[in-house]
Amino acid sequence: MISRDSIVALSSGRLPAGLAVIRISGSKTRFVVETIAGAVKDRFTTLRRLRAADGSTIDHGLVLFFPGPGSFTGEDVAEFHVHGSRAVAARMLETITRFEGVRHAEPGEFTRRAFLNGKLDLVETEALADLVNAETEAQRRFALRNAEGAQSKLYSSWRRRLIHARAMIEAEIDFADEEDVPGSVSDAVWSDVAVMIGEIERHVEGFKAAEIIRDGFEVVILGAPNAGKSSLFNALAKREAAIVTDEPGTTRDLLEVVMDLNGLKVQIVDTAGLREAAGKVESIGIERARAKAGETDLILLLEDMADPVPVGEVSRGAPLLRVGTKSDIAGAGAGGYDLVISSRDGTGLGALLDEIGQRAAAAAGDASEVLPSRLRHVELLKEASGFLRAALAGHSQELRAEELRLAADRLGRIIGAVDVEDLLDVIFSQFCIGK
Ligand SMILES: Nc1nc2c(ncn2[C@@H]2O[C@H](COP(=O)(O)OP(=O)(O)OP(=O)(O)O)[C@@H](O)[C@H]2O)c(=O)[nH]1
Ligand SMILES: [K+]
Ligand SMILES: [Mg+2]
Repeated sequence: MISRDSIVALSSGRLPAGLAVIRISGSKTRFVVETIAGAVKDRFTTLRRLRAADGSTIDHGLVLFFPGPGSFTGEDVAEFHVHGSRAVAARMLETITRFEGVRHAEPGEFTRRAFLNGKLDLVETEALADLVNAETEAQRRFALRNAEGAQSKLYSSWRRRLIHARAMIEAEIDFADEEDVPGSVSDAVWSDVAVMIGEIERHVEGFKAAEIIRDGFEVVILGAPNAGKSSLFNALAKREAAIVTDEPGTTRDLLEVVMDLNGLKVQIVDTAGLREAAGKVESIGIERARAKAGETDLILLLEDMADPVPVGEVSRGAPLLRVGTKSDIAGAGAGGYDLVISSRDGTGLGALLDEIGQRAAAAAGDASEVLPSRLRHVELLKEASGFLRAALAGHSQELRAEELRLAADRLGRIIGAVDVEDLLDVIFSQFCIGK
């Protein structure tokens, strides 16, 4: 249920700042605006003196009024843009919450009202949260596309196809003697269901790319002690993030820095040097390094070209780049490396970053593709395709129709719009049964 209260909150960030935006939503909004700022024209910005309850001036600021339902929440919404001090924001909030029926908003409550009023579906709500949290260009583009409805459109179109398919099958079962019902439509229906299974399962595979965009592309630096791992790590981080000494076994824990590479989030992980005879702490570090390497997106296997030490097998499937280090003292001519670098004089670091950037971009996939953005979506999509597979394999038309219903229900759950009326609408609109 939507609470009848009007809600108010500081919608902009940490204060002090240039401006603070105070947003209010609900039936009291117009009264609050008119009392504090005087009457304003809908959807126009107006500069006004803003009055406290005692008539004194709180601040001068911009006022915007959006009448519902054509607003973000679907209710009357207003914004006050005031000077961004803690004192001004506090006095505004205090003044507004003094109105009867107006209270501070709960976290996410504006968006919740937008969802409950049908302004956004569940996937769009999630995408909006992603957009607010986006740090990289790829995250921004991905979230924006879904906030604009790309994912929702896809799921809705699959769901419509299934509702249609089920209506066809049900019609065959229930009204087979009616002349307006096309006979033997089921072949077309089942071949479309087979196509849709392929589409859904391909889409689910795209979750890996979505995870790269959302959570980042991970690169683990591995190699023997003193191979120059931490020196490279620091060079990429552009700061002394890891301790570097000439002592083998300096790094023990996993260390991580996050970078933005051509608009993609990339995590670089430094690890303990791999060797057999090591102390207790170092052995644990080496175990962690190996475990990390087992589940990463790219391994950089470093080797000191001046003093190569074999480390044995390190990759269990993750792509691997062989990187020769310390080219400043090893000189040219060393072979068998994908890339040669010197963290000391910077040789090869640009090429290495290019290579990582290209691999990250390839893993994040084609920017125009619609991808599932949550594990929740993937789980429901897998359930849906499971029901569709069962429907294809089934014998009884009744049970097969039920599997179609379950699959459509799962798609409806993703967008948060399960509605039984749909089915009847489709049946009666397509076949003139009531004639
Ligand atoms: N000449 C030269 N020396 C380097 C270079 N990179 C690292 N070193 C030196 O090699 C030694 C080991 O460097 P680290 O970066 O600590 O090596 P590591 O692989 O992290 O070592 P562990 O953490 O002990 O496994 C230090 O003395 C560095 O100064 C390089 O590009 N050129
Ligand atoms: K070292
Ligand atoms: Mg190190």
